[in-house]
Amino acid sequence: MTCTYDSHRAEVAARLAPLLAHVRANAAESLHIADPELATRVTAREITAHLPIPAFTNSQMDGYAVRAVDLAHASADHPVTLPLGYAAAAGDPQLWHAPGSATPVMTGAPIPRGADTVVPVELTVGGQFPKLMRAPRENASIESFVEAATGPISMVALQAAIDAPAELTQSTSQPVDTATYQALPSGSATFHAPSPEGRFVRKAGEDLAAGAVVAAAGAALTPTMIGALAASGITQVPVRRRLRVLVCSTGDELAHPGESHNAAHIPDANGPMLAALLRRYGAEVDLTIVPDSPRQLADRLRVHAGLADLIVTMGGISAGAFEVVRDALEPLGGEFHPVAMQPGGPQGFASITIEGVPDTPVLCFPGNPVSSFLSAELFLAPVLREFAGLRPPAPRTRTLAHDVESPATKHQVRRGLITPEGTVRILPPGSHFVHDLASADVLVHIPVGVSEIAAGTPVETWSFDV
Ligand SMILES: Nc1nc2c(c(=O)[nH]1)N[C@H]1C(S)=C(S)[C@@H](COP(=O)(O)OP(=O)(O)OC[C@H]3O[C@@H](n4cnc5c(N)ncnc54)[C@H](O)[C@@H]3O)O[C@H]1N2
Ligand code: MOO
Repeated sequence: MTCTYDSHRAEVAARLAPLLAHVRANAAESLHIADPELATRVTAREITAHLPIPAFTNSQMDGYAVRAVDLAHASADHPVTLPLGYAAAAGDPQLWHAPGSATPVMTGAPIPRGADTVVPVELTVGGQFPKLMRAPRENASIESFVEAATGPISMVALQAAIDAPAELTQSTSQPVDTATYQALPSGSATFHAPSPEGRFVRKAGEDLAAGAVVAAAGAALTPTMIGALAASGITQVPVRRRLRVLVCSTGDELAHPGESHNAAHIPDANGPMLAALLRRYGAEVDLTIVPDSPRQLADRLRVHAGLADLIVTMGGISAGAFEVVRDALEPLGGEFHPVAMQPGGPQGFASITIEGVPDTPVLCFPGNPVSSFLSAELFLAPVLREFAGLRPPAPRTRTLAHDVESPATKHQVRRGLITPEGTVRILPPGSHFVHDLASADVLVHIPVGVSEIAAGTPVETWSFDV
């Protein structure tokens, strides 16, 4: 029975569904957030934020944190000058803010308690910071800080300010008292406009609240998703393990890489090509080459069945007298049928059963290199992409640079080059043109029933340069 391109694609997905469900349900690993592997994985379950994003309320600008009320009447004619508090940079602990003062804050520094708006430094008179005094860090002693200070410092007021910031900020309606002024470094900033409450203040959790979902189950760990997870305080990421695929090239004509070969031998092109493709889609791949011996092939597949989730064979399935894959797998229940497509016409399925492990599905692809590649790209890759949380490719419409003919009984998948004018030039159809495949930019599907397409006709082109 001949299948259609669409029905075969659906059947591959249906046959692999139980395997994917099993791996989804059973096989989670944990990777560190900085692990280079992470970017090729998918979350194993929903992940919620440990920290809010932003982690704390902080300044969006280098400038002065103030109370909006203190600048409510500032104007060009009536500028308001406020004494400076200690300066805070990103990484400093949160400071207290004395009402009626201006606290220099750098981008990313915590908004000091009691301040509610930030004025960028360039919007103040003079446009630049004067010499600032940075607040003592948690690990710096008050004494060393005082030694470095130039302004009049009251040790008692400074210590009180550091020990009891809440008390100071709660009295926001109170004028600055003498002791507090004594604790402030010297200097002032002059403002000529009001600054509305909340301006240039990045609120804790305004991007994402703590406990909220950062990543759904099955989400691709894209660079941006890794960034969001890191920002939300996640250090270990639960990920699905990779699908393990055995890629098996078959044929007496195949030489192992590096092996000397006689005139009848060819290098194994399909194995490395499919391994590279499937790895791009997140699979862990083992390669093997088996000669045209059905017994050896059956033995090899049984050995790997416990280790691999999926086996892909190439070659040995068409109408020849010595079809190793057919001969090995038909006795084990393998089914082989033609698909009305070109390349990729001969296709097969099998399943290897060994005790104690779930059955291992086998996809049997034809041996011609373009046929093997397109079988993997068009039938297996959609399933792997979905498992890896990757987006399916989207087509782009371009016009044909020339007339194209196609057998009306077959769904043809042609390789195309994009011309400098943006049209598409179709390459020859032969399924042995592996170099043409490597130089192609796009695939063009010509469905069953179409035997000719005229130059200038718009066609869908599919990028496959994964
Ligand atoms: N009488 C018929 N002959 C063929 C038919 C048909 O319908 N009737 N179909 C043709 C089509 S279409 C294809 S595709 C091939 C598929 O044949 P197999 O899957 O049995 O593949 P092989 O015969 O083993 O190999 C085909 C071709 O590809 C080369 N090959 C195989 N493996 C590799 C590899 N790993 N690296 C590089 N090249 C490889 C192999 O040497 C052959 O030249 O059958 C047609 N014949
Ligand atoms: O259909 Mo075969 O896969 O052309 O070469």
